[in-house]
Amino acid sequence: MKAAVLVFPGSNCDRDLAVALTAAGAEVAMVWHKETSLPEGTDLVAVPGGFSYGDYLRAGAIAARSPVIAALRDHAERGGYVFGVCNGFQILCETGLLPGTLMRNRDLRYICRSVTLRVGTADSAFTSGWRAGEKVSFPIAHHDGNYTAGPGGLERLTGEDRVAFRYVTNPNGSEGDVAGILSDNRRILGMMPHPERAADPAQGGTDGAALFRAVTGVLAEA
Ligand SMILES: NC(=O)CC[C@H](N)C(=O)O
Repeated sequence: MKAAVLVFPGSNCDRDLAVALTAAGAEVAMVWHKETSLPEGTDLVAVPGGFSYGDYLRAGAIAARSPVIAALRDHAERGGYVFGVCNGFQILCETGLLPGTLMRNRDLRYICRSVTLRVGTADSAFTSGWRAGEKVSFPIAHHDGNYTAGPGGLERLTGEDRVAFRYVTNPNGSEGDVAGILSDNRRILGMMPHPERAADPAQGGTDGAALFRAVTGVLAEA
């Protein structure tokens, strides 16, 4: 199964994501944002966390206009899998591949700590290793994690069972305690918490490994 990790100026979780994907059995290529195509046979595009373009304008807004985004869009439109973490989630919202916006945290502070999440749905390649309602613990590290889906958006996401993760204790004001969402075809996941920072015992937690195992397993069989 082949994964491409996009790298933007200011990405800082790209290596972590590559390590977690590799440990789960993926063959990983790093793809600089100036590229206009993805490696042949890419199954999954992973958009990493960090501070692309210093979060200027609005987190993810400038990266969403990078050359590689046209190739990402083509991949998604062909039904390809995409996974965005933190700044990657912000970028996916800014491209319109996922609905909604990530605004400044409710308390206007950067938050860096582990949080407990509830798995919202097991019905996706990413979350199929869990049962809905199960609790997992991942680190968060962001100042713009306050998700809003816009008018009627949360009702739609909830009604279509597209909330992938919810915060047990809401750290940032996110609407409906949303920590991660799926696209309407369930093949794109965006989430603010970092499963790649909880994927090895040396990181202090391994809950995230189940996500990488699940998605690489599904795609290896596809
Ligand atoms: N670790 C991350 O990707 C978080 C950075 C992000 N741009 C923010 O809201 O702070």
